[in-house]
Amino acid sequence: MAELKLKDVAKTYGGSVEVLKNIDLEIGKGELVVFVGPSGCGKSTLLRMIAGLEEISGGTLEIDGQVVNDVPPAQRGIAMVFQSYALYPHMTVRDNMAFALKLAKKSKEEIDAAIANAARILQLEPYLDRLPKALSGGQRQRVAIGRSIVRDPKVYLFDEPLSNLDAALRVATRIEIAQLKESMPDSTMIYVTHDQVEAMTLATRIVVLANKGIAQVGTPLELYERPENEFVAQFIGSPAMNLLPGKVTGTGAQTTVKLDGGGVAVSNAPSTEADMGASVNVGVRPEDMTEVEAGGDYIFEGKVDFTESLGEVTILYFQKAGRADPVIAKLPGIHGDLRGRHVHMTVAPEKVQVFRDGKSLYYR
Ligand SMILES: Nc1ncnc2c1ncn2[C@@H]1O[C@H](COP(=O)(O)OP(=O)(O)OP(=O)(O)O)[C@@H](O)[C@H]1O
Repeated sequence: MAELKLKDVAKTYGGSVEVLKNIDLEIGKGELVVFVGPSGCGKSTLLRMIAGLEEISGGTLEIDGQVVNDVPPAQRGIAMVFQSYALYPHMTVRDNMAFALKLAKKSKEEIDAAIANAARILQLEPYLDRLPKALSGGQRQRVAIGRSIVRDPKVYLFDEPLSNLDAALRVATRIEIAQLKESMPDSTMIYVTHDQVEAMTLATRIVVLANKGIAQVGTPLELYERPENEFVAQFIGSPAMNLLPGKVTGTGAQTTVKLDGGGVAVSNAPSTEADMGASVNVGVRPEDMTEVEAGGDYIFEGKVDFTESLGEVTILYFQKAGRADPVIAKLPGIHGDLRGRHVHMTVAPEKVQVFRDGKSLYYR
């Protein structure tokens, strides 16, 4: 059974500013679902509605089979972990974690057992008697998570929990969150982030929010390999997927597209007679391109304008006839400065996407 069910959920601020509408989503027990989307798309708003910190303007929210639209936050069985740790500075780690349980008048035995369990899961046992100021940023974040764990909530909500940490600590804490999830397989977690790597590595499913609604829900690999629409195709992956305009010249189990300005792409996306001659965009990821010799099979060619060498990969920006924006390719390894070189690129048909009216041919 779904732990969390959102039906036709909407949010309007001040009676007129519509932020979200028609949100239908089911989240199963034990899932870690990540909300991503451009700034201002409503990720935090959706999370705060689930937490009960923001009123739901339309539709219903069910937790564990019960409609909770009007249930106060404290009674929803939900714990929220924010960006800022908000620990009590004058209390030890143990007392910070015990605070909510003492307020709830739990017995000393229950409190001790809950803290021992959380400290074990989060590896905080050596720090229980320290004050927050004597902890690193990552350890403080773990205490903040510990305060949620002791309450044994049905659902954990994380609002960009790593965004205050520096790059190295972010990576370490991300791995800790992944391990935390593994040590609590039945806990359901919802996680908001701007960071693609966090989304791809932590999520059992990703929800991409855009244009007031859900652009796609799927596993990280589904979103990467089979984006439903151009928005998701360009939002997931970095550098973004190239979109190359062209016309359909062959249909059936494979689709052939003659690209504007020259080149022919073949995709395993299926099409029908009705697609013949249609204007489409061919989508190819920078990392799926392979440079080939001139004269062999290639799908497009161009002249390199600029390169960026990142060590493990080299990014090529090249001009292709028929487009203003550069086409971007990502080649493994170090290639030096290729500026001025004429390149011929190929992409395997299973990696080539075709979008008609913004929708992938794979989803019809
Ligand atoms: N109290 C409010 N009154 C009016 N509009 C609001 C209010 N709170 C948020 N909004 C608007 O709702 C939209 C969604 O905001 P929200 O914070 O949920 O976005 P987000 O996706 O989390 O953004 P970010 O990634 O930048 O944190 C924004 O356009 C914001 O300006």
